Amino acid sequence: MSGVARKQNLNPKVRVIAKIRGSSHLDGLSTSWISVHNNIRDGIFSHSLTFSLGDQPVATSGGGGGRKEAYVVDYCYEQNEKNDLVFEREVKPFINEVFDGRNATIIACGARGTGKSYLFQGTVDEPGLTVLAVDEMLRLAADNGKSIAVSFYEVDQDHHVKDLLDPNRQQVFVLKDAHGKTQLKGLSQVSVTSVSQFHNFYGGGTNPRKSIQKAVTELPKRSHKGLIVYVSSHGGEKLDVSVSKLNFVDLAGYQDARRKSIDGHNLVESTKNINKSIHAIHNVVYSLKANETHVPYRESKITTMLQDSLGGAGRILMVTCLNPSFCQESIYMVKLASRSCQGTSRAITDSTKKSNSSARPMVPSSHNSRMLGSVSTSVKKQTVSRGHISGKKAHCSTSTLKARKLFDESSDLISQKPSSSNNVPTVESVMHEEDQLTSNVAKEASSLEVEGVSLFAHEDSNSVSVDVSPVAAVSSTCETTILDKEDSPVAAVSSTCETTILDKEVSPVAAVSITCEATILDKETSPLAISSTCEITVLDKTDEDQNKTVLYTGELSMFDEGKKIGKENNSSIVNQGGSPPISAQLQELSNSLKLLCSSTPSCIDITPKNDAFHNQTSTDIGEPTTPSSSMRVTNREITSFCSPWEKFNARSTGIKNSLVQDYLRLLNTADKEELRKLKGIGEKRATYILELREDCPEPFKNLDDLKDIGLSAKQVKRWLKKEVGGLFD
Ligand SMILES: Nc1ncnc2c1ncn2[C@@H]1O[C@H](COP(=O)(O)OP(=O)(O)OP(=O)(O)O)[C@@H](O)[C@H]1O
Repeated sequence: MSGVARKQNLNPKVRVIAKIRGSSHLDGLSTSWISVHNNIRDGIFSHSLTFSLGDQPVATSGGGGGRKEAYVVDYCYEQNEKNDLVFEREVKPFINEVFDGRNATIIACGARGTGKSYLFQGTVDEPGLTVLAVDEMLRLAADNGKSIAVSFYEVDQDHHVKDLLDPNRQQVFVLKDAHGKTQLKGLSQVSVTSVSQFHNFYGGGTNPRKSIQKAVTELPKRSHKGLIVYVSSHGGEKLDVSVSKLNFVDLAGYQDARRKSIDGHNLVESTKNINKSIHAIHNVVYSLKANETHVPYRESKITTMLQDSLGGAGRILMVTCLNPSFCQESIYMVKLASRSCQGTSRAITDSTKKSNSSARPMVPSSHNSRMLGSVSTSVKKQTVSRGHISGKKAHCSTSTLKARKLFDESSDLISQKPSSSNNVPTVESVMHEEDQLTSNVAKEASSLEVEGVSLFAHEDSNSVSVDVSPVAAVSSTCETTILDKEDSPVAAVSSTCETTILDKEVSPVAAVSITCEATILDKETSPLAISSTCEITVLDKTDEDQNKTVLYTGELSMFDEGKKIGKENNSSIVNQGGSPPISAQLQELSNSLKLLCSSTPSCIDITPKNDAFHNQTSTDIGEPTTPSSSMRVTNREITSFCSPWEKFNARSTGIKNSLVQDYLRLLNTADKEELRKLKGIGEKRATYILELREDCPEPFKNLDDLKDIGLSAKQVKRWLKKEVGGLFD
């Protein structure tokens, strides 16, 4: 296997492995989509995983484009390898360490239904790792005069910890004692003297299996489950001195946050919280494996709880469970595992090339998320087919990004949305810039995210003037969502920025359009909602910069849904970080919009109406006193500037996009009969599409996803073109 990049100073106490879920003879699922290869490099053995469908490699990342990427883990157990083998090889050595006084932690992670619980709990015929471990520990305890006790807890999507052994004692508190040691206040410990007794706790009354099934049927409630097995040198009932612990953590299944459950529930919020903690635990494992000085334990409740066991001399085994049939989320989990395993953010490829998207940290530094309740960012799509991006854009690359907090929703989305196969290096500068902008938005979140909008607008208004001609087509979207439940008066902030640059050779009109959107909702039942939108469109009919036309629109809305806005101006609106009141932030927004107009190149024509907009929204916005139930300041200019040709061109682009969306929707929802009516889709492919949809209800999010079924975006575009042509026949 070429191109295996492994750091030599990796921490050997952290082990990252994969396990492909076994299957009953009933489901008969085969793992032919995952290939496992042996690597030996510098005397270190590892496995690398590649994914393919038939003879088609599955595009696994933004820069992949059909290139086969291999993901390295320390070991991968295949479908037919049973729990007892994993126990003997991986867990037993840990038990000896625990009896020597060290802590150890075994974490099972993976997409939903990948066998995490089966691995830990097993069945009567095939006991799981926990049962085998307790059995072995009881034996050793008897030999060594030690005693065993257990705790069993769950951490739910709202970060509440519950004691599963004592349902009456509801909440467990995670505290630090004077020595900085983690205390789980309210968590019961129960002495265990036999495996059957353990079964009573773990598989009996408060049957975790039942709770897991309950969680599945009662979506969207999901949780992580943890078992702590204590080895104590004190016998009897009083087990107050725990010598050492063996932790088993069965993480909730990773799931694409954009999915809807079968019953139509929107899973975004609950799933995001769960996913966030899954990312947090990978961040911790990554940091420990890479011997980093700072380990971000405090990024989630579960990592805070486990800090004592994960840090110091503690041993860690992370098992990534994989689906035996195609599952996009499993690929994503392998990527995370591989990064944690290698202690580097780089993915490797068969061709020794590094993937653009994987070779860079994807998410801004972790302090943002500490500042806020939750931050998620995503770079949705970027395509550059020719040319370069201006120096203004390039200067942003690499600058503020650090290799911390590698795993977050953004990397998730990148993995789910492979970009064009013909990426050129400049894509990265766009992505970096998007990240940086997003990062800036996040950093400034406590001082209200409207700033992010103005920031974005400034950056792009600068680069617009130089970018028009050499660029064939750039389209980028960045999304920021900031949710803060505790520390800030702002409940939800979401901002969207979009940039589209089209080359004049593709169409006679070069067009740049930038859209920024920010929405801020107040914490308590949204008594105040502010939304702002600004749009910039540059149309270039000729090569001459002078002939560019800029259309600029800004929109700012405040809605008061019943409560007195005056209340929003008092100190309660200032968060702990000391962010300015909304009025000041609105003023900042309006100033920014004004600045945006005034910084627009002189060749750009701004209509008097925009000035009117300034007059209404600029610095004279005072404290937002007694607005009407809807105060709205709007300025829209686009249509008056468009020539008939420009209008026609814009309209046809819109039609093309919506046709593509309809086509993807059809693939995501149609039944077999309907699918077969589509060109290129026969019985086999239709069946396969339905199978994909079982694993992931919306497998096709953009045309690049068609690679998964062996179709190319080009092919489909050609068919759609024919369809449209046919409408005029
Ligand atoms: N090795 C195996 N052999 C046979 N069946 C298995 C095996 N592993 C898992 N299964 C079956 O696959 C299904 C899903 O397994 P399990 O509930 O353990 O997944 P999970 O990853 O814990 O799911 P979730 O994320 O939803 O909690 C179950 O029906 C289980 O019995």
